[in-house]
Amino acid sequence: MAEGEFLFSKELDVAVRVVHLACALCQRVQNSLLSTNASQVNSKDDDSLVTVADYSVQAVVSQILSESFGSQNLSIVAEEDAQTLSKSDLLQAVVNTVNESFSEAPRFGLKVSNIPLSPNQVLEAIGRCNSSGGPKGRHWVLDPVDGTLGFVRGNQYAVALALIEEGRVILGVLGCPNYPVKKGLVNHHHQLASEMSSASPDMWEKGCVMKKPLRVYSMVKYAAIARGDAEIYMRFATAGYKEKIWDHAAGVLIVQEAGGVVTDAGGRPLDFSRGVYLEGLDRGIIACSGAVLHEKIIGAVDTSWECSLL
Ligand SMILES: Nc1ncnc2c1ncn2[C@@H]1O[C@H](COP(=O)(O)OS(=O)(=O)O)[C@@H](OP(=O)(O)O)[C@H]1O
Ligand SMILES: [Mg+2]
Ligand SMILES: [Mg+2]
Ligand SMILES: [Mg+2]
Repeated sequence: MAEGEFLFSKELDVAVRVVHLACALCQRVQNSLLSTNASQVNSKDDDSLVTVADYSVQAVVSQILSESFGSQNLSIVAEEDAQTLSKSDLLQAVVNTVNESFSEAPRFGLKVSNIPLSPNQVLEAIGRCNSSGGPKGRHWVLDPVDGTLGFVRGNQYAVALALIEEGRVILGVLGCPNYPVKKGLVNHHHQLASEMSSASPDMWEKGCVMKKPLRVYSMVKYAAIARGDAEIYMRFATAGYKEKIWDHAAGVLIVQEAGGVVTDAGGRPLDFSRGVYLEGLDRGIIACSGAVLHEKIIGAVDTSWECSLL
């Protein structure tokens, strides 16, 4: 999905294809993770999880973007770090997974030369994504696996790729391999609503049933709003945690293009122009399916915030 589709049609085409390829890779790794005891998961310094899929997707996307747009002026901001992988027991599995993925790239309309990549070349591809973004020029933003915890548990996760130009997100692709195609099935909570819609208007125009909260890992939360499976996503991180741009760029654009509104709790747009972090965020993030609802939620958050500080 892109604003100015004509200007960025090549970028959009490559982004969609590479996210498809990455999703196929993730599905294979998730299946093998759930069916074998082989260790494919590590903990990082911050105690969060990282898997063969996180590293492999970052290498694949980096390599394909380099081949498509040249590595010279390519800037990629992404989550994973090559140095950590170089010291990990996951390296060989990552190299195998990356090369396996490249061998099926033509099926996704993508070309990769000089394969298979050696371990050093894989590390180089991952390490190339060490840009810190900023207000000038073009930056690709990648979260290779968002919601790694959900991924490891066989649950929801997303591959998120966005393009920022002059500080604005202009393109976002969100691959959600476990998201049900059939509307509503993401948490089965729509069953009641669909039963109600076949009843007479008298039955359903009055009163309301408060829906159960939708509990999903990762940026799939933004996808659920864009798809009409949820209306509100509020995210207030624990004190001291700074939100990173790759956790939001693609999802925010997709919600906006579906007619939703995403701001911080002060009603200001998220600022993707200040490096790796969403600097200046007022309290937290509020994503809504529409403008009227958004305005009411901002008001309600303000009111309850003031009360809670009394
Ligand atoms: N303390 C804290 N507070 C808020 N957010 C944090 C925190 N720590 C990590 N992260 C980032 O959140 C990403 C996953 O978000 P979710 O809310 O979907 O969490 S989870 O998937 O249920 O674990 C997760 O993204 P991935 O690492 O890509 O899974 C993290 O970047
Ligand atoms: Mg992570
Ligand atoms: Mg993430
Ligand atoms: Mg991630």
